[in-house]
Amino acid sequence: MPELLTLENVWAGYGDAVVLEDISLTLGEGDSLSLLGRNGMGKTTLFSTLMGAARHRSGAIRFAGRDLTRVPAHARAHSGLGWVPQERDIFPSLTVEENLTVVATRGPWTLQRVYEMFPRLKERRGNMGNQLSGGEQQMLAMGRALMLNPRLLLLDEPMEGLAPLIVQELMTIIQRLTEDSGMAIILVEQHARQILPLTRQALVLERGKAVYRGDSETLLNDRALLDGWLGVVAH
Ligand SMILES: Nc1ncnc2c1ncn2[C@@H]1O[C@H](COP(=O)(O)OP(=O)(O)OP(=O)(O)O)[C@@H](O)[C@H]1O
Repeated sequence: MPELLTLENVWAGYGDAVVLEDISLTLGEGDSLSLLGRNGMGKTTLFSTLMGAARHRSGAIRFAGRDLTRVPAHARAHSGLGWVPQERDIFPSLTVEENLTVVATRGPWTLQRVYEMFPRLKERRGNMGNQLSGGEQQMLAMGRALMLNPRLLLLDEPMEGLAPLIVQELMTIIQRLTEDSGMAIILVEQHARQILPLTRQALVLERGKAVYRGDSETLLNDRALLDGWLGVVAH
């Protein structure tokens, strides 16, 4: 698997506050990683650091062969990073189809392929962003990130607050994306047991430090590790 993203001893935070301490990880092309940890442990800050929204203090970040810290924040989405933030941030006064086409870039993810992955979005193509249910908004946010044809997709708690049936639908979609899209994925979720089977690697953050870095399966099968770091959210 050729290397796509490498972090070496990265420290980052906001202003003078340090949130992430000495984080290292390596992700290959098409690879997948569960980013786990209880609330406030630094998961979103890791995404913000990659997107240039948090303050990178030290350590190397290489993405697709480039020093990412030298790429301005506004250019990172077009350098191959697709971010689906927790707030979803879809355009409320554009239709579903406009939300998708407004960001489209050339590549394997076309409107047609996104509609194949999310048939609900096709059904709702003429609806405004603000007329969608929470699950549909999540699908739209994911579809919009795919239209950027990223090499790495960052998903921040995509299942949060959604009804069990929609969660199931999204899990199936995420599984298809991790298994055969060729795109790398980092997935933040509270429910470790649900998402670990979908990814190859896992990283657990505890107060901004990595306390587990290894394969997902080992973590999934180690109840003591899961309970120790993730407590009730592991279930
Ligand atoms: N914009 C910000 N400015 C200053 N501090 C922040 C900012 N965003 C987050 N923090 C702080 O950084 C720490 C880590 O927060 P972060 O959102 O990365 O955690 P998280 O693991 O993603 O948690 P959650 O599951 O609640 O989203 C917290 O102490 C939080 O208060």
